[in-house]
Parts: sequence; structure tokens; C-alpha cells
Amino acid sequence: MRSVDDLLGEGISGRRVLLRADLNVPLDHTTGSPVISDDGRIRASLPTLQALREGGARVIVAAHLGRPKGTPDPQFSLAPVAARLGELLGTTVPLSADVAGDDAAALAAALGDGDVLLLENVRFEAAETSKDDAERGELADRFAALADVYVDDAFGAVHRKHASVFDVAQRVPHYAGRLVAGELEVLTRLTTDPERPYVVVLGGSKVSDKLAVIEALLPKVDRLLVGGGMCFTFLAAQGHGVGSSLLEADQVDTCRRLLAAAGDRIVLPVDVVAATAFSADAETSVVPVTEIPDDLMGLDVGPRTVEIFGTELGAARTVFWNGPMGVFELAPFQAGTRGVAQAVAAVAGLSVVGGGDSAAAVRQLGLDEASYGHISTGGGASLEYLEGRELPGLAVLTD
Ligand SMILES: Nc1ncnc2c1ncn2[C@@H]1O[C@H](COP(=O)(O)OP(=O)(O)O)[C@@H](O)[C@H]1O
Ligand SMILES: O=C(OP(=O)(O)O)[C@H](O)COP(=O)(O)O
Repeated sequence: MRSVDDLLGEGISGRRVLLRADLNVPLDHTTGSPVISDDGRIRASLPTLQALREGGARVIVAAHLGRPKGTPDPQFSLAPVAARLGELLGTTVPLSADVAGDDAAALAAALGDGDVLLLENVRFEAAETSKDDAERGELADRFAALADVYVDDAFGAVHRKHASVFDVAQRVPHYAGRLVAGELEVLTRLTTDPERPYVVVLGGSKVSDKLAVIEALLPKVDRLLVGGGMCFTFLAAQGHGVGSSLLEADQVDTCRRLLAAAGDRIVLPVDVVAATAFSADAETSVVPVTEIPDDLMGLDVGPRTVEIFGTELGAARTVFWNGPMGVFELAPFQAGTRGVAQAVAAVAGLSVVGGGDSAAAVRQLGLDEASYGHISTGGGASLEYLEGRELPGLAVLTD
């Protein structure tokens, strides 16, 4: 895999570099115009970006934000990200009105050496995430036409076979950015003979994505602690009612099979914080998982679960944690994530936190980032790497 430092060695002054970054930051929409609640991913992309600018490159940044439906949607515009990136770089970062159309081409052509342009959310084009190679290829041709070389620094998206991650790299000389290189260095330590007990904690809301990883991960770990939105499909598989909690009904059978195969290696919550609505003002109660009322939803793991997870983590020598234990963005549902974050911070061994929201939670809940071995920008990407799966965005860089 050629690195951005190889590219710098070749000399990049005046060359147009398409830089894929993961700028998928959490946005708070409650105050009118969207506000970035954690800019960690933008900061993590700065070392590569700065190195390219200092080398005199003309940098065209491509990134996604959230999961819009393949069409422009102002809620998912990268405008706040362009503004923040400009602040952090001390320059103006224009945002193109389209993804890879006439406006993007005109703005790219107007870049001077060391300038930076941000393309509008690549997921405003349905072709970005299409399963059809030809559709993605047509968009990738347009990305490729904007640049002389391609650098992938979007570690959090390397598990996606998307036009701006995979197909474009087949079309132009390609390099791995410094963030990607740094992330791989740490994650390799988790895959090569991790010290045991090795405990993985899974939560969050991308349930179907991450359920798919569990099967391959299970034989590699000593314990898999499941909380967050992930746990309710498992609880349903055990025969419990889960009220109006997040549930992937078509995955219940899969969870039942996983539980049967895992024995005591999968550890589930015994209590949850339940509420009538997804709201900071909702009335809450702690209920055992055997008694979640039909009209309530579980929005955090309960105190007894935090204790049990804490005991498992206290014995662990290697930990990977992805996915908040609850809706930590709302105060009444923070305690589970805080408790687990504290227990992971106290691990006597290598502890790695991965994922946009998990990393944001660590910072927002006021925990000391230095007490973790590594805070990764990728959740799903890290999990698939740990699982041993080939990641399209990395495989294409080694071609
Ligand atoms: N019980 C739950 N019900 C609904 N959403 C949840 C629940 N627990 C956690 N979440 C949500 O999961 C989101 C993060 O999930 P995910 O994207 O999978 O994590 P990461 O970005 O760390 O990989 C957070 O926004 C959080 O509010
Ligand atoms: O937020 C991300 O992943 P993560 O939540 O697994 O950390 C990445 O930006 C990938 O986004 P996606 O899961 O919508 O493809």
C-alpha cells in the first residue's frame, strides 16, 4: 500500500489530489441550524490534509454525512463541516453545490496551490452507494476527472464498497492517508494474539450492520457484551417482550442461533432504562429485561447491567468497544454509556474505543481520552477489520 508520504516524496506541488475523508460528525438539529456536537473526525483528518497543503497540492475533499436517500437533502449538507474545517485550517473552504458536477469541476479548476475544496455530501448521488458496478463506475469516472491522484484517509468508511471509497481508486493512482495507516497499526495489535481475556462491547444503533459481524467475531473473543440498540433483538430472541425498543424483527432467528452457539460468551443486559418517548423530558423507569412494558422503549442499559459489564471488563486484558450503551445524547440515558466508558478506561491492558458516536460519547461525557489505548474513528470499519474480513477500501489501495 503506497502512503501519502510516498506521494509527498514524488512531489505534489500544483497537482490535484482527491482526498476521501470521513467527516461524518454528529449534528445537533435542535437549535435551528445544525451544530456539530463533536468535531473529532474533522480534527483526525487534519494531519494528512495539512501535509498535502504544505506540499502545494490542490486538495479536493470528498466525504459523506449521515445516510441521505441518494438525493440532495439540506439536513445532510456538509456546509457546517466546510465552515469548521475552514476554522481549523485557518482558511476558507468552499463547498461545491453538487457532488461531482459542473460546480465541483469549476471550483476544482479554480484552486490554487495549497487550497482546499470540499465536495457536497457524496451520498446526495444515489450511485455512491449503489450495488450496481456500472452506476458506481459512472460517478467514479466523474470523481477521477477532478483529480490527478487519490488519497484515502476515510478509515471509518473503508468497509464500504462505495464509488468514492472503492471505484475511484481503480481509476487514478492511489495512496493511503496517515489516519488510515495509524488506525491499522493499532488494530493489528488486536488481531495478533491479543492478551486474554479479550472482551468486545457492542452497542449503538446500526443493528443489522453489526449483527452481521458477530458470527465471525465470536470465536475470536472470550466475552461479547451487548448493550445499546443492539441488545433488544437478542432479548427478543430469548423470548422477552421489548416494547417499542429498537428491534430488527427479521434478525431474531439469527440472534437465537448466535446465542445457542455462544454459550456464556454473549452477555446481555439484565435491566434497562425505559421511557415512553425518545425525549429528554420523558418519564423513565428502570425495569428488568423480563418485564419491559409494551408501551415503553429501552433507551439505556440499567445500573445492574453496568455492574455486570464492569466486572467482565475488570477482568479483561484486551478490550474493543463500539457503540454507545444508550441514547447518551439525552441526559436521562447517559449513565450506561458513562459506566461502560469508565470501566473500559480502567482496563489493565489494551483498550480501544471505535466509532464516531462512541468516540464522541467519551469526549462529551468528560472522560479522559488519554486513559484509552486508542480512540478509533471507525466503528463498523474496525469491527470488520477485527473480524478478519477483506475491506474494499483497503483492498483497492493495495492493487
Ligand atoms: N437503546 C437505544 N435505542 C436507540 N438508539 C440507541 C440506543 N442505544 C444507543 N443508541 C444510539 O446509537 C447511536 C450510535 O450508534 P452507532 O452509529 O452504531 O455507533 P458508533 O458511531 O459509535 O459506531 C447513538 O446516536 C445512540 O443514541
Ligand atoms: O459513522 C460511520 O461509521 P460508525 O458509526 O460505524 O463509526 C462511518 O462514517 C460510516 O458511515 P456508514 O455506516 O453510514 O457507512
